[in-house]
Amino acid sequence: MLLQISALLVACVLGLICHLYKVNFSFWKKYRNVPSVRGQIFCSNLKDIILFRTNFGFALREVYEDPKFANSSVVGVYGLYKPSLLIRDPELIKSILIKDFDRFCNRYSKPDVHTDPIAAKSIFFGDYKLWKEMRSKFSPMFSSGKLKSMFPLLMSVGANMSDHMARQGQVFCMEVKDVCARFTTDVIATTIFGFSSDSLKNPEEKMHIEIRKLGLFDLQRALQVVIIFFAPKLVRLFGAKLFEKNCQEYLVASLQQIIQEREVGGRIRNDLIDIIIKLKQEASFEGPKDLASFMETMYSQAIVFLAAGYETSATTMSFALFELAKQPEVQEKLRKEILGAFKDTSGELSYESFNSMEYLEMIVNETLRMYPPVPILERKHGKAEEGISQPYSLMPYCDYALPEGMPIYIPIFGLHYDEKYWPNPWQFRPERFSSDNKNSINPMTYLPFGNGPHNCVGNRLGLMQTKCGLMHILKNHKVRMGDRTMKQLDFDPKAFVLQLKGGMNLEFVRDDMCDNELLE
Ligand code: HEM
Repeated sequence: MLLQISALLVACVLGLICHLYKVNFSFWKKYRNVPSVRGQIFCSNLKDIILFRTNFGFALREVYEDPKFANSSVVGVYGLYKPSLLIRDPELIKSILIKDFDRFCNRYSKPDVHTDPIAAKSIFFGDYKLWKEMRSKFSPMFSSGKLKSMFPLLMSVGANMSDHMARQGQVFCMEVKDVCARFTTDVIATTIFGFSSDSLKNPEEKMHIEIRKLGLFDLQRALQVVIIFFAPKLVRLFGAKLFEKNCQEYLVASLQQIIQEREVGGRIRNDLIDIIIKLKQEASFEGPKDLASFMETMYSQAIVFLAAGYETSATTMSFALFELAKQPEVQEKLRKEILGAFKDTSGELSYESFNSMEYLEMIVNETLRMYPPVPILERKHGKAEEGISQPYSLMPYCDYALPEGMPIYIPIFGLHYDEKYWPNPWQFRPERFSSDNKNSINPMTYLPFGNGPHNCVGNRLGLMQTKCGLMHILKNHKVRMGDRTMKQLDFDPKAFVLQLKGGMNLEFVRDDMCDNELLE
């Protein structure tokens, strides 16, 4: 009996695979006008994907760079099982992200609102109506005025970073991704949660450990993320969740406690907690269930801000340090600029002089070109129930009309290395972003923060914390390649964002440039 059931199950699975290949993976063959890849799962070698030897971001870059498609505006590809479209042409990218946003206002990825409400109700994944409401309520948190008021908080976390560096001795090797992540976790914790911490001094701090789990991708989490992003219809079946259960519970409980303390104490801190309390006061609730659902939506935003906010900037900081270690002359020029900014303000760096460090900004921009932490953007063509009744014609780019619900992918990684837009793309050249050059950059070929109404809402905080962290590391230290520095970067295909396998070890030499000069 058992044998018969097993045989039936195997036959069903095989039948399903055959059906998938017949129906789904032959989809693009029907449309001769659309250049397309061969029908294979993930448009790459299935074995490599299942064994996590590559991931979708890297696979799409290969498709983008395939000489066969060099003159194509679009390429028909396949997600896990779904026919999808890769967009190569910058003008068409502009139409999708900005001009025709009303047709592409949702992402294809989707957690399940019943089993994973904290992820599903977030500004990142929420459907248009919820997204619009959350975006308008929380965007003011990143206004120029708010960023200016956050600056002293960042500088105080930066001072912890300088102290941490000073404690390490004269010459030392450091795993920079970990240190940078501790720095950005503290920044996000203080600016968003209103929770001051020094995880550089106290790495065992519970809050820090739990927040860091948001950026960890073990095999189980990697699989769940793949399902949420590429097979959202299967999310419920597999019970895929974006965040690890204990971590999510801990963060929700902490938020409840912080909000309660703030409500009782009445302290104003100009952070996300203040916004949540204000929204709660302004809203009216039909009962405890309504209030609980509202608060769930608020916790959802806070946790997504945490997840989106610390890992991306820490990654950018560590790749910037890697490039600076390789190019001592670029590093020297940057360190002189940092010294100049501190000297001009007698050591008490102001927000204005911080923002006037042009070379630092150029270095961060170039780092984000070479190492975009999020390697692809994704959207979904609208559905009939969302009011989209007509297919979306791709003319004059391609004689094809997008059907409802089709996933769209924009290969940031591919665009950032395209020689057409970036001569010698493998070279780290901050000058590409100098005031003379940056105006000639087509914004649709440089998308580290996405673009359009769904772009990264925290982009300016991301840049500010990346620059602040680098400044505090380099103020009194030089960075260089050490014996333990990997010569060839080895990216972790399990991570949905750009991450290195085994971190990044770099060597630091203390030289007290800033402190000595300021004492003179
Ligand atoms: C270097 C740092 C960062 C990078 C490279 C980055 C990159 C991105 C990218 C590529 C997207 C998708 C945009 C799109 O689909 O068009 C995104 C979305 C988002 N990011 Fe960031 N991010 C960074 C920092 C931050 C920070 C500091 C926060 C908040 C504290 C944040 C919060 C978000 C949120 C909430 C979204 C979803 C926005 C929406 O869908 O409306 N990010 N980010």
